[in-house]
Amino acid sequence: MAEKDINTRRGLMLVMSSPSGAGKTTLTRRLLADDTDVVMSISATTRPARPGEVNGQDYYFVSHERFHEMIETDELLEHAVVFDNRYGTPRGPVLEALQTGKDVIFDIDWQGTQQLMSSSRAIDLVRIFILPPSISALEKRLRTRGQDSDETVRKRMAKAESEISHWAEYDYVLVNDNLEKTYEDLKAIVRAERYRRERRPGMSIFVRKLMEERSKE
Ligand SMILES: Nc1nc2c(ncn2[C@@H]2O[C@H](COP(=O)(O)OP(=O)(O)O)[C@@H](O)[C@H]2O)c(=O)[nH]1
Ligand SMILES: Nc1ncnc2c1ncn2[C@@H]1O[C@H](COP(=O)(O)OP(=O)(O)O)[C@@H](O)[C@H]1O
Repeated sequence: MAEKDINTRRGLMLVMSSPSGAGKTTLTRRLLADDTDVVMSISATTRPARPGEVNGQDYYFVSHERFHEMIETDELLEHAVVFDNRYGTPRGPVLEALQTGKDVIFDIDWQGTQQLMSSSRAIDLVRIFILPPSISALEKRLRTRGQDSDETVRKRMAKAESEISHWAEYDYVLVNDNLEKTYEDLKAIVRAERYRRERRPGMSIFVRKLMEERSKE
């Protein structure tokens, strides 16, 4: 049997959540750069772009009116309010990517994760939670990222505790102290999850052929 058939598998929905500043974006970008089988789900948001952020690449930056329209026309797979802004996952690109066997990575909060759990096939989801090594490290990271005002940093820190309280709703928890180690752990999770039996429809055909071969001996 051709290699391709054995290796055919369903795409993963890789969900990454963390308190703001723990390192989701950094880890996600690295994985996307290294692994061509992974594509990003680009969210729509009403939050203004930060310096350096590109529309259509980091987010689709949309008006409140357009966001409302996206909800009304059922264009979003999930949506939530975070830090006074609206965020949502456009449905079309995700379904398209999964159908072509790509893994899709989502940088979404716990509310979105819960919605994906009920609206998608639970078996497709791999939920990963990123924790900072300490609260002081989290604050330092938010400040050194240097893209948010003091007030925004304060808001994000105030929200950290409630985000962290959802850690037990995830399949994997990584403490992002050493970035290299965390990234290696993330890659190991993705690699192992791709081998799960439920995600490998081609395998049953392969095994049947193995058995047929055996019975011919
Ligand atoms: N539910 C949901 N949350 C999202 C979505 N996009 C981003 N978020 C979450 O919104 C929060 C704020 O994101 P952002 O403003 O980019 O700041 P960040 O925390 O520094 O990444 C983060 O917890 C993201 O995971 C989305 O499409 N849906
Ligand atoms: N392990 C780490 N050690 C030190 N700094 C880190 C680590 N991981 C990420 N950072 C830095 O922390 C800041 C916040 O990371 P980011 O990926 O933007 O977090 P999030 O997407 O979770 O808000 C960035 O400046 C990033 O370079």
